[in-house]
Amino acid sequence: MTTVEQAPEQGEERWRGVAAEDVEELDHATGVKLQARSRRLLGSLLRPHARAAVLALAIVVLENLVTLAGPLLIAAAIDRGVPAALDGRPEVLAWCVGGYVGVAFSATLLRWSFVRLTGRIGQDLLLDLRERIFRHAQRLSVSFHERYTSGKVVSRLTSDVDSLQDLLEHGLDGFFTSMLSVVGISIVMLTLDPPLASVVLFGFVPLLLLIRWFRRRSARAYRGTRGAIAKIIVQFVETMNGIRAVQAFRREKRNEHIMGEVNDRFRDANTEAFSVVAVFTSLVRVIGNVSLAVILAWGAWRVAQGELELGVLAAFTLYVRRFYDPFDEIAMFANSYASATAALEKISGVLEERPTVPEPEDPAPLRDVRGQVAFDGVEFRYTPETPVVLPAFDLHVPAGQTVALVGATGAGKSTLAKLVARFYDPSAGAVRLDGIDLREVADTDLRRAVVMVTQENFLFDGSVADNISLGRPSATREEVVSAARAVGAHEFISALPDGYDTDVRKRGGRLSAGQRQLVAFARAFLADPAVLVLDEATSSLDVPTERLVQHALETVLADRTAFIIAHRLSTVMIADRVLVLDGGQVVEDGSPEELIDDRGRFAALHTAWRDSLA
Ligand SMILES: Nc1ncnc2c1ncn2[C@@H]1O[C@H](COP(=O)(O)OP(=O)(O)OP(=O)(O)O)[C@@H](O)[C@H]1O
Repeated sequence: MTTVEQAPEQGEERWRGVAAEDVEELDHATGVKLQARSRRLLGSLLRPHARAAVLALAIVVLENLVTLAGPLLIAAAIDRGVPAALDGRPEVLAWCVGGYVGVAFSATLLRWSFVRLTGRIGQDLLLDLRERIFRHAQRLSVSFHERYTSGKVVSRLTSDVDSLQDLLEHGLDGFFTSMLSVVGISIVMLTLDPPLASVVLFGFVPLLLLIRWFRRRSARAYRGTRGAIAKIIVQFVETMNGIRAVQAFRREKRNEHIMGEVNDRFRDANTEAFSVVAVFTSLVRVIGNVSLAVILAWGAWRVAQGELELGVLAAFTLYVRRFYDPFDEIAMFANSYASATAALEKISGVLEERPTVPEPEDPAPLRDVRGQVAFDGVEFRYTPETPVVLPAFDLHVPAGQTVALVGATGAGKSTLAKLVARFYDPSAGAVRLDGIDLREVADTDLRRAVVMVTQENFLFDGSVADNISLGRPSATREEVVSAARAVGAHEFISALPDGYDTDVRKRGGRLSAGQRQLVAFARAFLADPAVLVLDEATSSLDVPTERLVQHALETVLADRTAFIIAHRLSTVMIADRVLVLDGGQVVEDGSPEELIDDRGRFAALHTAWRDSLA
């Protein structure tokens, strides 16, 4: 499959993956599809915990049944226990009190086990989700990350997972307890006194309408909050990642302005969500208080008529309170539910994204790689919307050849290099290694055979040795040291405070540009790939370091095929072959000496380079 073939089909597929993420108003059909997708994700997360979840449900049902018995025991104590005690038979009252204590104790025990169990399920589920997001995001193709930015991935992994956590930890518990108590209380009230119960149940009609209104409004508000918090995180991560440029170009004020705007949007979206809760909870109170007033008035009148026992009226007033109180809880649940579904919608979008450079299902075996690379009729564009970068590219590079890529900026050098390392797949044609289409090569084989050293010489937090052994994680310390020796990095590493165990700090901040390059070369040397793709750093080095790096480069290039995006004359001159690119096409191809004799573009470039050094 190719990048272009992978593009979403127009129309019905437009909601797939992260496509609908920033759409403010979703059409109904898309909304339904996204909800179904979120439910599928939640279902797959819950499935391994199905038994525990059923047990938790059983516990919460039992707890509610037990709690319901409380007011009934009070009613029995007032109507039966007290008169019996006055008659000299205190045991009835003692039974009621004893029963009440028993109920309270069991309810506590059940609550304890429920919270423990749901806490465990919730944490396991969140762990699983965080792992899935990280694993998946890490495997998604470079082209996805170029579009999506790291800030968004961070917000999926943090704030979106947090809102699901909030739902699992507080929302679900509150919701189940509340629903059960509403249902349970309705049944008890109907059994105790149907006429009074019907007053409460009548209040249900406006309540249901209110709930419907609330759900719709809060879902919309929370979709807004998820989008807004993601923007805050994106802004934050990007500012901090580019902090040097931010300070160098005095971009602080502008960034503060942008941050202020997205922050305002987040506050507004949240304020809207809370104002919906405010309206909802107050109206529920009004309905509850009106019902209570009617019950008190009508109930008292019926007690006076001798139609109703006083204890029943007392129990009823307690039940009515308990009946309406959970609606606050339900409102909070609906809020966390809306927030969590909006989060799930976004997370499931990322999880649904398929790599644009997928692993082959049935990979071709790649053994004893020689390192012959071929571009056969390759056409390439980054996205279906952007122009073609390589229109029709054919190139055959025999094993062991060092190819220097030169050309003006935007000529397509990096693109060519990225295709060799399969960061992208061609839109048409094929890139082959030893005659095998890269799309048929298993990822691990490919990464072993082709290594790319980028300009940034990315070093990870950790020791120098860790960073070198990234090239071959199974390497021993001796092998790491001998790789460093081979590229001439051993001397400076040994001079560091802790030698090979020195922490390079964030992104290798402790090392100089030249040192970082040498570590990157040692890493590539240790990896010993058949094909090396190297984007030479543009930053200029001082003369001794440059010499050191040049020498290291020759060592690294020996006995393997190499593509170098060359920025230094000295590098180009050690190449076997120079390709001059222009507009995604090879305009000159030959050894450096031949091209200089040809007096073409390379010759001019060579003269300019030489003059700049003079
Ligand atoms: N991720 C991308 N998405 C879309 N277009 C891109 C992307 N990367 C590069 N391009 C475009 O592809 C063309 C070739 O870019 P490429 O980076 O290969 O040039 P280059 O020769 O390596 O340039 P430089 O010397 O400046 O690094 C340019 O027109 C560029 O705008």
